[in-house]
Amino acid sequence: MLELNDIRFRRGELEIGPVSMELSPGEILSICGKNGSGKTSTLTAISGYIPLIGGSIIVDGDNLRKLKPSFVARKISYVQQEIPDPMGFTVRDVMEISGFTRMGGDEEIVDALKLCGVEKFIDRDFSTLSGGEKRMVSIAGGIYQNADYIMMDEPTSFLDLDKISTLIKILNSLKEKRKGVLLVMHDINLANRISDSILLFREGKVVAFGDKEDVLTIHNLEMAYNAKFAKYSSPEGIRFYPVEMEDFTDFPEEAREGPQHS
Ligand SMILES: Nc1ncnc2c1ncn2[C@@H]1O[C@H](COP(=O)(O)OP(=O)(O)OP(=O)(O)O)[C@@H](O)[C@H]1O
Repeated sequence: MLELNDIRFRRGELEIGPVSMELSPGEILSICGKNGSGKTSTLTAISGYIPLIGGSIIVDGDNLRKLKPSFVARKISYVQQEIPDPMGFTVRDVMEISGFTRMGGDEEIVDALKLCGVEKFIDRDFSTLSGGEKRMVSIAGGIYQNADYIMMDEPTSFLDLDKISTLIKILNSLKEKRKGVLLVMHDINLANRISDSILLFREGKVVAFGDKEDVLTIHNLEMAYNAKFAKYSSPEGIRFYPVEMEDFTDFPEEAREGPQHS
């Protein structure tokens, strides 16, 4: 299990925390909240680049800060939002660098690229790929690293709608392999669809953490985003959206729940 126990840290002007959460093997947890609320910084703090001013990060019983970097790389991989763009490296080179702690074979590199639908680029110069192709190769690199827990910051950025279903397939395959998956997600409806649990931030503070059904409520979303929210039942399940009172009356009475129109 990956546990954050009341961690606190500073990012520029913002003091983030105390943040507590637990991520089990085979679970998908999404961090949601407004821009600048501390989502990416939390992943960066877990990865060790921001010093903690309080609390602890425990991975499978060990204090993460006391583990050797090569061991940490076997425990946690991190697919960052900003995709590094090394010049003169092929996709295969990028994959080998991602998995440097494990020395897997070429077959495993190809398997990870295939899962992400980008195996045909294996010998291409990474810097010549499109944003979405780079994103998929970065995710493949995180998978190839074969850590027990994988963190992905906004994995859907740069992706077309059809690639979102590839991403869902990838996440399901990670669940089947009993990996713990920690995501930063802007789209709360997609987070609701793909996650087991949610950590919801507002200005560096936790609004709610737990099973998605308990966290994704109109009350919590209004607290986190400082906006009116409504929810309605769609064929894909419950969907939430920020709403102006005028918009809200367009929805049929029985499908809506949220601010009452007087
Ligand atoms: N390297 C940095 N130095 C100083 N301040 C930073 C740094 N990185 C982030 N911040 C600040 O820390 C706060 C939290 O940023 P963070 O990137 O964690 O937010 P976020 O919730 O991931 O936002 P977004 O949804 O926009 O990606 C913001 O106010 C941001 O300006």
